[in-house]
Amino acid sequence: MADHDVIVIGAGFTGLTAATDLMAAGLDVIVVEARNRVGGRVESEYLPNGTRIDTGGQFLCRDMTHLVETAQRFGARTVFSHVDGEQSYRPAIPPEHGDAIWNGVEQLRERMRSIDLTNPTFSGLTVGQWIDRQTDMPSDVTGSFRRLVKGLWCRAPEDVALAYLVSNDRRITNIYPELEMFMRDTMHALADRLAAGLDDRLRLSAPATSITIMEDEIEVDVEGRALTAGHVIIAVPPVMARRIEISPPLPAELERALSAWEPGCAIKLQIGYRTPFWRDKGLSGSVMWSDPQGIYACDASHDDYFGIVVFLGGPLASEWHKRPQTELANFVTSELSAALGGKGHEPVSVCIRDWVNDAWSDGAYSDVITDLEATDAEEILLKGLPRLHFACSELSPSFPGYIEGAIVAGKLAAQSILQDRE
Ligand SMILES: Cc1cc2nc3c(=O)[nH]c(=O)nc-3n(C[C@H](O)[C@H](O)[C@H](O)COP(=O)(O)OP(=O)(O)OC[C@H]3O[C@@H](n4cnc5c(N)ncnc54)[C@H](O)[C@@H]3O)c2cc1C
Repeated sequence: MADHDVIVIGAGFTGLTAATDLMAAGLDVIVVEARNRVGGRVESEYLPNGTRIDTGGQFLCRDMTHLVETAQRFGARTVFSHVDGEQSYRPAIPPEHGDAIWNGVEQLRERMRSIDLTNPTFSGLTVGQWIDRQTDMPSDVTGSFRRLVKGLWCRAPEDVALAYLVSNDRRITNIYPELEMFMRDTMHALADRLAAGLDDRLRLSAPATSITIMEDEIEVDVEGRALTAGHVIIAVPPVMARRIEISPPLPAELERALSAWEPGCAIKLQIGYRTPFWRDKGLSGSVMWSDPQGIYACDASHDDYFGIVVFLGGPLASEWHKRPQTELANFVTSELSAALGGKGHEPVSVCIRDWVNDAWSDGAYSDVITDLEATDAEEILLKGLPRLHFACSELSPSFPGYIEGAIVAGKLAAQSILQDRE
């Protein structure tokens, strides 16, 4: 007889949601989390003045209905991002020119989303190779599309499988801007509230190192201690799932599906200022860079905190990962100074969170498929094995790579177990 009905490995939004739903259905659930906190790729830090800021996943929009519902359930207050004012560009270009490029990028993105993946012309291509073929598009549009891939999927287009990106992007269906809102008390506080409902069913600092599949139950080794359950949900990203030793070895197609992924590379900075000085000049605080590629900034102020959040993604993040953070802080604040005005280099706080090679996610914002042949990797992982389930934001049918996707993935994993037990 197994110790528990379900063991959930990982207390990110996927694992927390799955465990919450399974416990609500009356199952005996245990969640084991490697870090000493919940939230996974959603985490926070306190600034010296006591302001809590998100150093991982932060933003949401009204289209992300499961996340909005979760926030409402816990009474979490959302704040609309400040967007009034002019967009800034680095190097500087007239706003009309920037708008024209952006419209071209949207057209190209739509063209990519509508690719017929059964057409052999597109098989085995990287996103970079596909972009090279769009010779009818102006070079500043194709260049900016590359920049978008680096910034959003956090890898060079030359690494990313086209079939993956087409399928992934079709599931990102927001009408409202994806940075529309954030949580006043941080997204991480919402993860904490979700975790509070698990009570003593949550074990922190408890990494799962191996899994043994037996006839009627599955054993999970958590730092030398064996736990058993009827079902196990591996609620960690694919790159981390492949670090857990599984015996007997997974069927070859599952091994292959797990090794199709590589982590994204991202660094997030939160730069706090005494005043939102950019607004005095009619600027929104949003900055788009065409050089270097893979950096973006926006206003994330609320109440009496005035701050710009800066995202570095893809090769630029890998490059800065190797350099001292003081240099990165100087680079970013002098860029903000050039884009938004003189006071950009006079921050009152600088918080840098480097997710490259992170111990328990290996990267961010999401793993991406780089194996050009692995067109069915997600389907195979979602099928899993009897009683062994793979679930994470990456595998979500909606908003993969986002917190919304994690919640949906967690709900689906819980549903699949409940159906199985009927
Ligand atoms: C800097 C950054 C900015 C982002 N911005 C946004 C945003 O604004 N909006 C948005 O929607 N999304 C954003 N994202 C993405 C979003 O945070 C993720 O998609 C989502 O949180 C993933 O949730 P998950 O539960 O699937 O995975 P994770 O959050 O990675 O959770 C997996 C958990 O498993 C644990 N774990 C790993 N291995 C083991 C093991 N062997 N044993 C036990 N536990 C283990 C990990 O510690 C982790 O807690 C951002 C991410 C980052 C890092």
